[in-house]
Amino acid sequence: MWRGLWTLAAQAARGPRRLCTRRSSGAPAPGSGATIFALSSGQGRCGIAVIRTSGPASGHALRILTAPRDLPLARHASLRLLSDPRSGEPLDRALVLWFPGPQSFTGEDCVEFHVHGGPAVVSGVLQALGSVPGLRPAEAGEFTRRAFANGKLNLTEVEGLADLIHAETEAQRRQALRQLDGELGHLCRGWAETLTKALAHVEAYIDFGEDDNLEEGVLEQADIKVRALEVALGAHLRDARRGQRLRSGAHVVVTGPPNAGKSSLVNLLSRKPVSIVSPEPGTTRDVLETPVDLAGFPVLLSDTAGLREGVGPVEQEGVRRARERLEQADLILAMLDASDLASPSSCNFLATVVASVGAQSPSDSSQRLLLVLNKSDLLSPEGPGPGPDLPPHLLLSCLTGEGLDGLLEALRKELAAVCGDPSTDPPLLTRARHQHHLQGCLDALGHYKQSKDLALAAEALRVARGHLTRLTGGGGTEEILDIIFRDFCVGK
Ligand SMILES: Nc1nc2c(ncn2[C@@H]2O[C@H](COP(=O)(O)OP(=O)(O)OP(=O)(O)O)[C@@H](O)[C@H]2O)c(=O)[nH]1
Ligand SMILES: [K+]
Ligand SMILES: [Mg+2]
Repeated sequence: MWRGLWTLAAQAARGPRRLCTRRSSGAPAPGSGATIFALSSGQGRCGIAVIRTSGPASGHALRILTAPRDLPLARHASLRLLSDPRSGEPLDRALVLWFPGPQSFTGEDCVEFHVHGGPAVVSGVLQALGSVPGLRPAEAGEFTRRAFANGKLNLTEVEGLADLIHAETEAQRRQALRQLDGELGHLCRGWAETLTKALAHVEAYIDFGEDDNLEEGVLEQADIKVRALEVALGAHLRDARRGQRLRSGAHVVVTGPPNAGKSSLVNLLSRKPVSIVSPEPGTTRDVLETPVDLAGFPVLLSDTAGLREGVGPVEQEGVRRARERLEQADLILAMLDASDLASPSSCNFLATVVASVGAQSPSDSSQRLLLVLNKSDLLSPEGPGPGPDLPPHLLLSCLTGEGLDGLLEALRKELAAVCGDPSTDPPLLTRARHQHHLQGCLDALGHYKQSKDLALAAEALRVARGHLTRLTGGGGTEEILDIIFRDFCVGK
């Protein structure tokens, strides 16, 4: 019987494996369509600019632009004179690289021209390429789209590549590289294979029933696989927001009573004068938001009005906005003046904001809080510390910079918890799309467990597997592809 079962498993397994040779995206099939070209390095004056082509006429274009006219050795840099095929006018002396398909980024024949980066050279070479029959300028993301169409990258890898191009912080770069390396796709394929096996068990039971000499407990084995998968999916979904924060920035909000030094800290962390600092309490009114790289993590840092009651309408509106922003924070930087802890505003702040966030257990709260006591320079060195009854805190002086290293280290730990740490954590879900498909898969597994009818149970497993397949780009609709490739620039 096992042979029958494994034949079924093998048949079903062919579904997800087809992912690797996907051609269903509507993008041009390999070898067909136009040959595209574009400047792939940045715009503007630079030492070297890279212009590349992809498509069947690449080799022809290389031959008619260069002298000598023979194709260089594949994947070896060769120095060639480039000239305009129409006028014969020399354009540049450049390094050229020939990547015959399928061993190229797009899977098609590709050429790279590494030319001198002056605007006249670049536009001369682009115009010369445009004059070659069969060549046209590439659209945004078209090289990557061809790579996807030719099975060189799956969809999560394409997203990783887009993120890598846009990565601004170290943690974002690490995360994007891991996704480009296929970690998330690999995980999904593993899960899809588990479902394929579970499906094979259920289908075997449907086909052969109890009477046949079917291996005992096939359905139980399917149930065990589904339960294990539910646990794994649940764990990833619980962490889902972390990957999205890593991609688009965690919200860090600085709050505290007036004059604690909130704006001083924001300016210190962002290394630029974002907010006005003054000895006058109530200086900051609006929420001031600035993107910063904090300890390698992308952060949207917000300065807010000092929290106090009984003030004029304008400042009151500032306090309302501050509280509103506080609710959206992933991480709260709660700041007090270390030399003013006994004041009513400090006590009130500790009793309300600090105590209420601190009281939540870390598991049911997505908000975290760091308590910072500023102006440590005003404490007398011999005197007692800031007070025994305070929750855990850090001492800082924005004036002298003392305690800043400790604060940055504490921030790194907190942000790793808020965003996920791409150096150690399992693959993160960086997009709402990932979350949507994993949730869809989990819901379908719920239907599987509830179905009394085996045919419906098998269908639920197919739906669940379909979600995992679509996550890596199998059966992807044009609409989703358009959204993803929109993130790319021309030349990528
Ligand atoms: N001695 C000392 N003074 C500081 C320190 N940090 C800030 N200050 C001073 O404290 C005053 C208030 O600083 P701000 O940064 O404007 O404080 P804030 O919390 O943003 O104030 P509001 O926006 O009015 O709520 C300014 O005069 C700062 O120069 C510090 O570490 N030590
Ligand atoms: K102030
Ligand atoms: Mg301020």
